[in-house]
Parts: sequence; C-alpha cells; structure tokens
Amino acid sequence: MQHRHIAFIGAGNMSRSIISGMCNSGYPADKITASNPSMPKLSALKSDFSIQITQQNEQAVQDADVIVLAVKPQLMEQMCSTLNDNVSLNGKLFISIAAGIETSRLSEMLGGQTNIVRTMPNTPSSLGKGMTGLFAPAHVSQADKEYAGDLMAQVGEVAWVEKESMINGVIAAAGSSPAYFYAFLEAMQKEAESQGFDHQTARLLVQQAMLGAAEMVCHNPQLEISELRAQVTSKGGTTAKAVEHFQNNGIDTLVSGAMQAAVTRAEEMAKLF
Ligand SMILES: NC(=O)C1=CN([C@@H]2O[C@H](COP(=O)(O)OP(=O)(O)OC[C@H]3O[C@@H](n4cnc5c(N)ncnc54)[C@H](OP(=O)(O)O)[C@@H]3O)[C@@H](O)[C@H]2O)C=CC1
Ligand SMILES: O=C(O)[C@@H]1CCC=N1
Repeated sequence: MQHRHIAFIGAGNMSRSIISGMCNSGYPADKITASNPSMPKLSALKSDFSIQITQQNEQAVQDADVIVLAVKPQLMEQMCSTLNDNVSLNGKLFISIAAGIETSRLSEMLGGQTNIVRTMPNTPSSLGKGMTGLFAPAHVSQADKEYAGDLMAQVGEVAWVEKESMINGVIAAAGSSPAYFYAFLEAMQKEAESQGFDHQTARLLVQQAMLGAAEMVCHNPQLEISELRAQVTSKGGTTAKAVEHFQNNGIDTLVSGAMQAAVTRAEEMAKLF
C-alpha cells in the first residue's frame, strides 16, 4: 500500500489494533502519528512500535495526509470542531471508524470537508483477524478508496458497501458480533462448570470448540454452514437434542432481534451525535 503520512486521533483499542497491523506489515513507523489526551496508551505505542506520539491533535494532523477519526462517537463533534478551528484540513483524507456517525454529519463536524471514508472494524483486528466494512461517498477518489481499503486490510478482511445505511448492517453482523459470541461462550462455560469442570477447563473446552468450528467454516467455503452443522448432528444422537432445544426456543428470532437492536441503536446514534 501507499505509505502516506497518517495520524490517528484517539489512541484507544481500535487505533492500537490498526497501528499494530500496519507496523507488522512494514508500514514505516515514522509516517504514523497517534494523538491522545492522556499519555499511558501513547507511551505504550511508542515503545512497542516506535511511532510518533503527541497529546496535541492539531500537531498530529498538521503534517498528515490521512486522519483516522478514532474517538468515541459522543466525543467526535467536540474533537472535530476544535481541529477545524485550529488547523487547515484541506486536501486531507479522513477515515472514520466511529459507530453511528454518517459521512454527511462528519462533514459538518469537519467544517465542510467531504473527503471522508467511513469504516466499521471489529476488535479481532488486534490479531489480524478483523472484519471491516467500508463506505465512501461517490466523490471520493479511487486512490483514496484504495488507500482506505488497503489500510483496513492490514488487520483482516474488508467488504465495501454501496449504500451508507448498510454500514449499520456491518455493525450488526461483524462490528458488534464478537460480543454475541462471547456472551454465548460465557453461558456455555458457566454450564460446563455446573456440570463439574473447573473454570479453566470449562474455558478450554468451549474456546477450542469455537476455534475449531470457526476454522471449519473458513476452510470449507464450498459447504453451507447448515451442512457443517448436519455433519455434527448424528441421527438420534446428542447434538440433535441440543439443536432442537435451540430451535424450539427461538434461536432465529433471538439472533435477528439482537441484530435489529444493534441497527436501531446505530440509527439512534446517528441522530444523537
Ligand atoms: N470497540 C469496538 O469493538 C469498536 C469500536 N469502534 C469505534 O472505534 C472508536 C474508538 O473505540 P475504541 O478504540 O474501542 O475506544 P477507546 O476508548 O479504547 O479509545 C478512544 C480513545 O480516544 C481518546 N480520546 C478521548 N478524547 C479525545 C480527544 N479529544 N482527542 C483525541 N483522543 C481522544 C481516549 O483517550 P483517554 O482514554 O485518555 O480518554 C481513548 O484513548 C469509537 O468511535 C467506536 O465506535 C468501531 C468498531 C468496533
Ligand atoms: O458497541 C459499539 O457501539 C461499538 C461499535 C461496534 C462495536 N463496538
């Protein structure tokens, strides 16, 4: 990918994941700056990756070609307007990773800048196993789209969406969904403990089963996921009873309700921030 000078505004979990992916794949550290109000996360980034750090957003932005907007959604407006008041933003590419803030709203926050790509990554990006959805308005150049796609590909798979509203679908299916799987695993671990396993063994049993199941899905793209399920489900056996219990208790409705709740919240956030 092109090695443009890039600044991360907000040095939290997601920025650290992306920076780690970039550095691991050879992006020059002297072209990466991170900015954050408090020092500890910056110091860790400096010592782990030798990138540039600053507590002044303006300083990070000044010399950068690309600005990654990586603060919490409720802080975005204040942060962007302070930037816009203090430094020229013309000619820069903005890449937002924030949930629930549309590009038109980001443009307002940035004093009319329109060169904005919106992305939705997830926390497995920290292991290079992320999934990121991207959207760019039609006026964003092919070169800028390519840069944004290459950037997020440093930490996993990427998928572009044509309509901005589909970013909320990405949130429901991939941005938030690691937490659904954790909730499921927590419940399984608890039940395994009730059945007599100690905490660590219960965790090992469920985590290894999940990892193996995920790998089976990835390594067998020719098989529908339902076919992989069928392979586990012996006729008259144990799995059939467990799966039947899920189905009789509305697993499909439960999952679609949860995903719709995530979309609804993203839509509410778009009005709030
Ligand atoms: N976590 C997730 O699963 C995902 C999160 N996102 C999005 O990523 C964004 C960041 O989330 P995440 O990394 O999890 O959050 P974190 O809280 O880990 O990181 C946000 C960082 O922003 C810093 N910050 C606060 N105010 C400012 C400011 N004015 N200028 C610069 N930096 C500031 C905070 O510093 P300090 O701690 O010192 O206050 C903190 O380090 C959010 O918009 C979220 O919607 C997107 C996809 C997935
Ligand atoms: O919960 C959130 O709002 C963010 C966006 C996706 C994952 N975490």
